[in-house]
Amino acid sequence: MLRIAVQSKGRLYEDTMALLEEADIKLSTSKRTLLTQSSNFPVEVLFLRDDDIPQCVAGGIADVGVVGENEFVERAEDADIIQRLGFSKCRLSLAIHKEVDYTGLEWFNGKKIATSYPAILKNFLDRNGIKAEIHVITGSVEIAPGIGLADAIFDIVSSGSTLISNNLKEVEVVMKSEALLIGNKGLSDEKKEILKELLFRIGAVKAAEDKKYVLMNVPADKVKDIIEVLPGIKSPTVMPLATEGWSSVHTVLDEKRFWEIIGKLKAIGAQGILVLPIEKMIL
Ligand SMILES: Nc1ncnc2c1ncn2[C@@H]1O[C@H](COP(=O)(O)OP(=O)(O)OP(=O)(O)O)[C@@H](O)[C@H]1O
Ligand SMILES: O=P(O)(O)OC[C@H]1O[C@H](OP(=O)(O)OP(=O)(O)O)[C@H](O)[C@@H]1O
Ligand SMILES: [Mg+2]
Repeated sequence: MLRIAVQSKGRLYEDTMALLEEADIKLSTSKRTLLTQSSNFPVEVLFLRDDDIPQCVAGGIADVGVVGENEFVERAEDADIIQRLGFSKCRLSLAIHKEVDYTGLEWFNGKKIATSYPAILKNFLDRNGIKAEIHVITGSVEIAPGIGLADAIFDIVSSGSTLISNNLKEVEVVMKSEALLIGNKGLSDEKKEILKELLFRIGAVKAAEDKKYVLMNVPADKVKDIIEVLPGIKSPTVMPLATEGWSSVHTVLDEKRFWEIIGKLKAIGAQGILVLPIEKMIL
């Protein structure tokens, strides 16, 4: 049995549970459950505050865990990064009052900075030779300058709207962060085998994430032109239709290039284009 630590509620919870579900790992959860076993895969999920996940994985209370890179770096616990998961993307930045004239990093000399990430901030300030006072608060960091608690903040920024609504501006990006799958350094061979299967499934889900399955009808004499604009995984599938002179072409398209390619397909003469989501992809 592999034990996975997952944030009990908050920004990481939903995407982590969705990933496990897409990997066909069935879990029954209710609000008060703190530990739950899967009914169809040898894993159990332990629900924790995200702050506690690095320590639990490093200490072997959990075998693996999903945690923000910011939290993992801040805690400096001895665990391995197994995989970057690509969700909960954000950055840790320094921000100051929007009307202050920012002159560069030296501005922070002698200032007081409020943050929930003192270790990362201290490391950054030391590396840059800045002497500032660090004031630790665990939440509502953005309010600190407005109530006279600090001159600046160091916190998570994503869209930037929290900064704007608190009259702050981002002046330095210190690190980028995303959700990580971290693992204990001393996993048994048996647990490594389960982890390998879990990673295989996660890989298949991730590979399919930005892809679409596309089917279209094409006049037989245009099939060659159509194939030229299709960047499928291998070559597309071409099948004759019941109506003579027409073929059906099936392929996989990258979502990012989707509209550009569909436009070209239509111009060449493709009709009845169907676009389907792909659940999993094993390459
Ligand atoms: N606005 C955001 N956009 C994207 N990712 C974010 C955002 N805010 C936080 N995150 C990421 O999600 C993680 C969890 O954020 P959350 O706000 O749920 O933490 P928390 O309040 O410390 O939760 P907990 O109660 O578990 O301690 C953060 O450590 C960060 O990696
Ligand atoms: O740049 P933005 O898109 O505004 O996101 C940044 C905000 O998101 C997070 O807080 P969250 O909304 O999770 O609330 P919390 O402070 O209660 O954790 C983070 O602590 C920032 O305050
Ligand atoms: Mg937390």
